[in-house]
Amino acid sequence: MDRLLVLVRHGQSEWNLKNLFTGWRDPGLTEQGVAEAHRAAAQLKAAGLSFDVAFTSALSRAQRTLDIILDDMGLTGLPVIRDQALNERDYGDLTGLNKDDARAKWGEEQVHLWRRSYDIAPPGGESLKDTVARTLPYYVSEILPRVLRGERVLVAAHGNSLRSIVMVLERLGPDGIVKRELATGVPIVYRLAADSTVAERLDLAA
Ligand SMILES: O=C(O)[C@@H](CO)OP(=O)(O)O
Repeated sequence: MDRLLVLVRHGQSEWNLKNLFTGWRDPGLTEQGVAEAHRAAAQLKAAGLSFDVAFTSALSRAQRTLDIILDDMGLTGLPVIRDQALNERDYGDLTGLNKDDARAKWGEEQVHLWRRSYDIAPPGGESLKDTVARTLPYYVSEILPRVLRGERVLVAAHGNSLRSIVMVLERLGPDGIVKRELATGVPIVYRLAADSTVAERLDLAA
């Protein structure tokens, strides 16, 4: 039995390129983002992988990344489950602001705390802990059972929603997970053991 789980962060978005806090806003992929999605598909194919079901968020940058990957892999008919539980962390009042402008206004340290502390939420938004509180139950109830049944599962989502899942898979604590950066469009491949722990992790080259 395979128990394959692949996580991929969407390709570069228009707002990643403009260095804006994005959260639940819905910009599209840049040309580079599209290219990253094609490259992810090529890497997955080269690794000999295929899928039975895919999950994504309610945001178009993740959905488009998934569509490109499935198209390129010849998997267009694959069942796709979209859920806002997998959305990016809500950046609240920071949404749409330039990250450098925010540093100039509130200081490097405060902005770093909002972006990369575990439990300090940006004003009006979600901390990583808050994001974990909605993403992890979804992983446990909807995604994991399929993996354990032997379905090969692909998840295309966001930096912070995927961090929530990586935290559990890689047994990282609050300090470890905030240091784990996920590159856009680079698949992380896990094979799970029957007890849902990671038996093997394979990083496809960036
Ligand atoms: O702006 C965002 O929504 C996220 C991901 O791009 O940013 P950060 O890496 O600062 O959490």
